[in-house]
Amino acid sequence: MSIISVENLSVKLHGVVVLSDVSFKVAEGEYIGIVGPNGSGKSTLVRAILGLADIHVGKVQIMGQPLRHFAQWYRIGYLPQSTVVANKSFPASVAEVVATGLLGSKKFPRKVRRKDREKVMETLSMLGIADLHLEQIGKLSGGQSQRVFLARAMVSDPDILVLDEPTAALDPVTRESFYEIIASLNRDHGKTVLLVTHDSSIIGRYADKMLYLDRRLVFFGNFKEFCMSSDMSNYFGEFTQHLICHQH
Ligand SMILES: Nc1ncnc2c1ncn2[C@@H]1O[C@H](COP(=O)(O)OP(=O)(O)OP(=O)(O)O)[C@@H](O)[C@H]1O
Repeated sequence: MSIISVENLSVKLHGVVVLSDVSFKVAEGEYIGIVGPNGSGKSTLVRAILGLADIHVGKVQIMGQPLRHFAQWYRIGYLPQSTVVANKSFPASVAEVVATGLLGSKKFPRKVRRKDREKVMETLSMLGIADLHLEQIGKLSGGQSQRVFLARAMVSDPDILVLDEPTAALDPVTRESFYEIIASLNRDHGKTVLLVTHDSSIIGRYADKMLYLDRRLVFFGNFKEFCMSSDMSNYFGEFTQHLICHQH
């Protein structure tokens, strides 16, 4: 069974069609790299899957259920595109921010208990930032806060991770280690991963499949198929296709 299924999806924002007729299926445990130029609808696609953008036409199913009936949102961890903390003196510690990722699976009253605090520390340790747990969130560097928001997305032990440009603010070394963490979550912990990125020359080393968007689905398949496809050479030109493929 597909863990995510998207059928003939079209999304309009303020009367403008930003995605049209997109269809694809994701199997449990797959790692999908979503790429495409600025404004091609990548964030809109993941937001539509998460029920955050209005679907104009089409169907989305998660874990076999139509989006409107799906209620187990704690089984999906989401790292939105912009996680910059605008208010540098926002009064929350790293551990408190990560703990909010557990609230979706709780019934009222939503209290953070000892077991939850242990889970938070375990997740922070896994990402190598346990020593930051008491730091104020606004005081962290871009790379540190990106890890904290990844921890927040992971802490409820979700089956699916949806990560929107998680490496945008990272230096090349931190970026590689971020990709290694996500690869391990996929490979060793069986998480299904949807990752939006502009790192088109890196993602081929990590993802199973590439989904190339340009307001419609230009390509969906594995990297080998992409690199061998003469349709894609015609679409991108051989030079660009080579840039995407050469590190794979
Ligand atoms: N709330 C909104 N209202 C109107 N138009 C929007 C809104 N959000 C996005 N758009 C438009 O929808 C299109 C797709 O945007 P989206 O953010 O999904 O693209 P993207 O591929 O994620 O871009 P980027 O790589 O720059 O992050 C863009 O043309 C954008 O201007």
